[in-house]
Amino acid sequence: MTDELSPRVSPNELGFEGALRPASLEEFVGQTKVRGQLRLLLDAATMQQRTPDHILLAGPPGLGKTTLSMIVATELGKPLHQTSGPAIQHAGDLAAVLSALTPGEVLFIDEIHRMARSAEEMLYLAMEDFRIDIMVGKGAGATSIPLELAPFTLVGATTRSGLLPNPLRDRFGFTAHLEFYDDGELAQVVSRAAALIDFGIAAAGVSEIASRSRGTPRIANRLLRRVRDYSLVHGVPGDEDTVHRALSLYDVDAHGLDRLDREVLRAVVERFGGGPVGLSTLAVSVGEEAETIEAVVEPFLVRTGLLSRTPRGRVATRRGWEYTGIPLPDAL
Ligand SMILES: Nc1ncnc2c1ncn2[C@@H]1O[C@H](COP(=O)(O)OP(=O)(O)OP(=O)(O)O)[C@@H](O)[C@H]1O
Repeated sequence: MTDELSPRVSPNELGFEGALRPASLEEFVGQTKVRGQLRLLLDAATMQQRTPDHILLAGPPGLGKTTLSMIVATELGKPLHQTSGPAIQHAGDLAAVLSALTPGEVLFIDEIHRMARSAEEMLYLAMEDFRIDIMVGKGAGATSIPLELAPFTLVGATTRSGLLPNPLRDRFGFTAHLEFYDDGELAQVVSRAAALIDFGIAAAGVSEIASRSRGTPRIANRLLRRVRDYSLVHGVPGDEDTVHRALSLYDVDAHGLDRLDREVLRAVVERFGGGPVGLSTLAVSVGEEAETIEAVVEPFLVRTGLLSRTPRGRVATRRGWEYTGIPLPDAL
């Protein structure tokens, strides 16, 4: 997949992303329902002087989960401790994090579905009773020592909420499902970011970036950066023409599809007669990892109505055929 259109963050853009993060719920664009629900949750907790319920943020990468966790901490006026599922490979890793929390602190665990099983069990007790049992010794002489924790709010983020075990999911008082953004919302994201990086861009250019950003603020901000670079290097204004030129350099087409999206769609149509075709066969035929196809390419193609998922495999829709320009067989 072209780096430009990957919804995942690359290490060298962390500073840029940090600078563009909205700092309050009011500044956070879109997700109106989730924002309203979070506002109520946080205000009620503040009025009752208690920690809010634990919060689970579910949704594809780049839609604002990390940003929302930071906003929760800021709104509560408490520090934020950030970690991630892959960093918690043993119960001891989690015990070290939990025992260091101060009262009211917000603990953000990104990719919480990737945490070790042994740690998950420790987390159940911690979430429910603000307590953990630490095992000391081994075999017959092993004993468990209870440890009281400071009350905290857990914010878990996951791109795969279906992979979370039920006992863990049930312990979150509130689950927010983040949705892809529409073009109008993405245009707001782009305008806001352009003002922050002091880049003058015409309204038509803003809309053009928005419509190619696959419903994802992270991609919108990244495309904006590419356009800003192009404008700077070539000494041209941030108008629609500059946006076209900059984005065609990165192989992003007018629908926001990149090389890999197009290859996947063409493979389904050309090599498998429109499908159905299984995920792993499709991945091999385009030389890409099945996980990337499933997590990144497919959701976008399905959302734009070019591909559909059926129990027997992936199938190109009528629009998908039309997009490739290959004539649709009469039978379809
Ligand atoms: N609603 C929004 N309004 C304005 N900017 C946003 C919004 N959501 C996300 N962004 C911007 O998009 C970028 C990515 O957001 P963030 O890191 O919060 O995504 P994420 O869902 O946590 O991604 P991942 O799952 O990869 O960690 C950030 O720079 C953030 O400023």
